[in-house]
Amino acid sequence: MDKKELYREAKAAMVNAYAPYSNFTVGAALLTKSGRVFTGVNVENASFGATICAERTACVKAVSEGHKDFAAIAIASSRGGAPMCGICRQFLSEFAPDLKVITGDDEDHLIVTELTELLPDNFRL
Ligand SMILES: O=c1ccn([C@H]2C[C@H](O)[C@@H](CO)O2)c(=O)[nH]1
Repeated sequence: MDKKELYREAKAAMVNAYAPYSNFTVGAALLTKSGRVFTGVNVENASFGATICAERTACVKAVSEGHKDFAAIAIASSRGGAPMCGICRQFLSEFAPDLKVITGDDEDHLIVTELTELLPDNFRL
């Protein structure tokens, strides 16, 4: 699966985002090293702090089904590219500090970075 395909999966997932408070919908597609894709969306809550981001939704789905080796994540949002919030950077670095992060306004203008660049000094126990 190439970066465009993964981004398309993230974008397609966005339709299920639940974002009545921000109206900012996000879709994520997390690729495992074995080639499986887990998608996720942001799920907001009237108690705003209870909101979960698309990236963590995808990660929690994957880990719950026994997948913890991740190669890449693609992120799409209703405003185009989304750089991934700090909580999600830390959350994903638990499993894949060298994760590739793909985002952009459309599939022909994708930006690929690494989580090590986005979060150079992750917290570990
Ligand atoms: O990386 C991010 C940043 C924000 N959001 C969601 C959370 C909330 O529903 C909305 C506005 O912050 O966007 C994500 O899903 N991923």
